[in-house]
Amino acid sequence: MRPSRWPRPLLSAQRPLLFEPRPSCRLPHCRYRLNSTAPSPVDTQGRTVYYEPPSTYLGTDERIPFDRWLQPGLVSALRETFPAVKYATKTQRELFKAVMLGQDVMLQTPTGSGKSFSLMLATLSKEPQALDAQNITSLIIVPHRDLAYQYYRWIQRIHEAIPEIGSLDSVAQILVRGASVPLEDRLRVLREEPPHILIGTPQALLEAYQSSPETLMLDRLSAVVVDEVDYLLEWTTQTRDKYKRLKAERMLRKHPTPTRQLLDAIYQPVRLPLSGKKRIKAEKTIQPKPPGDYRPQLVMASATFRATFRQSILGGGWFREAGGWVKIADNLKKDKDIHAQEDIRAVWSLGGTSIKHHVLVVSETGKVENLRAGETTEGSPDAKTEVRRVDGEALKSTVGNPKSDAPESAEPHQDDMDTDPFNPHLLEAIAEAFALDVPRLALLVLPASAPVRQIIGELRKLGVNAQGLDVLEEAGGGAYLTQEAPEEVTETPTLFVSTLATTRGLDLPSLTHVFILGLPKDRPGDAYMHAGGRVGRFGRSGKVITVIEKQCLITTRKGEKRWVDQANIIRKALTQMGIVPTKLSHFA
Ligand SMILES: Nc1ncnc2c1ncn2[C@@H]1O[C@H](COP(=O)(O)OP(=O)(O)OP(=O)(O)O)[C@@H](O)[C@H]1O
Repeated sequence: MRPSRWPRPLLSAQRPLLFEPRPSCRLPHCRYRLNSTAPSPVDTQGRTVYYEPPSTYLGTDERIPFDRWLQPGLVSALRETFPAVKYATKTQRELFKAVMLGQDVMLQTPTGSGKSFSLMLATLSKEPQALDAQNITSLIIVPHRDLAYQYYRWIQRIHEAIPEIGSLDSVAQILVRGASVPLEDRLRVLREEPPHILIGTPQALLEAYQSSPETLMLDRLSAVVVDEVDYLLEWTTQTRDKYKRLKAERMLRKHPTPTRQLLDAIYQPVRLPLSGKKRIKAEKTIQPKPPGDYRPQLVMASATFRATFRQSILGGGWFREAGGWVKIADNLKKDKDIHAQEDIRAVWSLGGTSIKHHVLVVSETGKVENLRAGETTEGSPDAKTEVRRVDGEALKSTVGNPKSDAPESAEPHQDDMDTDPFNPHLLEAIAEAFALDVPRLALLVLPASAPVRQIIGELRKLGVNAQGLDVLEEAGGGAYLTQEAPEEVTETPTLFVSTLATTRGLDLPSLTHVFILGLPKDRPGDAYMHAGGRVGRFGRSGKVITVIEKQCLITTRKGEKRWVDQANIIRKALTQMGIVPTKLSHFA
């Protein structure tokens, strides 16, 4: 492991690393000189751009010590292994306190503000139910394998400083699908040495539970943590249409996701029939669980933990009754007082003191232009009209209607809006922006269904050092999980390629750029925040560059072909998030 060279001096005294001149663009057809930029380290809004955290950044104005709520041994190991982590943030302090007091928690702070890190510390500090028992103390459920390994790597690093607490297997183990060790062998290790913390993906945990319920000892857990919860639990949106809502709730009950099944197995909630006479009868007969009944503490976390989602999951029956759980968030308003439009503002979900946002619009002929706020794109006679039939007849759409109440309607609802990831012009635009702007490490987030390997191949043909993101491999990202400061601008920067499903929650501190290819279909605002949130972590800055096709042909669920003006859709989505895209130099 490379020794950390962070914190580094404040960048204002010198040119930011990002803007180091580089000899030439590696793309054969590229017409730009790389060293022609030399922009100031101040962004368009006059804020200083930090590509490494300023040494003064603590995440809080207060100097909050870690040792008030965490175990002293852990605090000294933290000091030794993460010297940059000096003080806790206010929300971290609240979380530690709640976990140690055994309260249920809903945690929402922006991306990169230290949620997962503090959950790791809190669970390490959490005591088991019975001190002499051989139990798993905490279960951490995460959406994908790489996030499980990130938790594991953090714990491994801390464990190196305090090996006397026991073997690493007794401190933490991982249960994910597709691991090289077969499930049976993983279960055997779990039985022989139950870890203090078990980290796993819902599918793998459910498989393990179904094949050997006694191994997981779900009834003896002290705490259950669900990270990136709004990705793992589906929910019903607030709709005035009672029948639609009931239908959606029935579907949830009929087809529960693995996370829902696990939570049901742990908490065994009493669920009343959804409606009708049976419900009225059940309401009269079912007794609430006695207050003394044991249940593990439940912590759910996400940067996009919307008020509507919180309200919906309270109906899941996993949380303690009102008053038994706490909300820890920057927005401490009561959920009922949070307006939908306020809830989707980037300020509540997207971290970073100074992330810059750019949108590159690529025409059919390959012309690349910056999208500028407040402009209607050429060929779109009416900014309110985003969807046009192939025959040219304009259709009014309520996409991104800022007057609408529901947060979901603030985001484009399209039928099947697929950006063609193989569109050579899009890939060329990414390759060009990458070659011109990225000093060492960037991430490309593809639509969920995109063939990652083929796109890596295409990008390599364009001269980009593209790699699949796989933190199990050092070269695939593993080395970057704990690398807090890069040494220098490299001659061959790396572009990791992944999809949103496998990047949520990941912390690659030296990442400076995120490229997003196309608009995600499902809740694009949240997807944008999670993809963009891979930069600007804990005081750092970064750039989010979205690359879209100017006009995109979609197939609706009814099978009709329609042209979609993606530029207007993304402009409105950004406006509602409170994000102002700025010009990326080098492009018109
Ligand atoms: N108190 C602290 N002081 C300094 N650095 C911290 C502190 N807490 C966390 N960090 C660092 O901040 C970075 C981001 O942490 P983490 O991944 O936990 O954020 P997050 O809020 O979970 O992000 P996301 O919402 O994207 O999952 C990590 O590199 C971590 O080491």
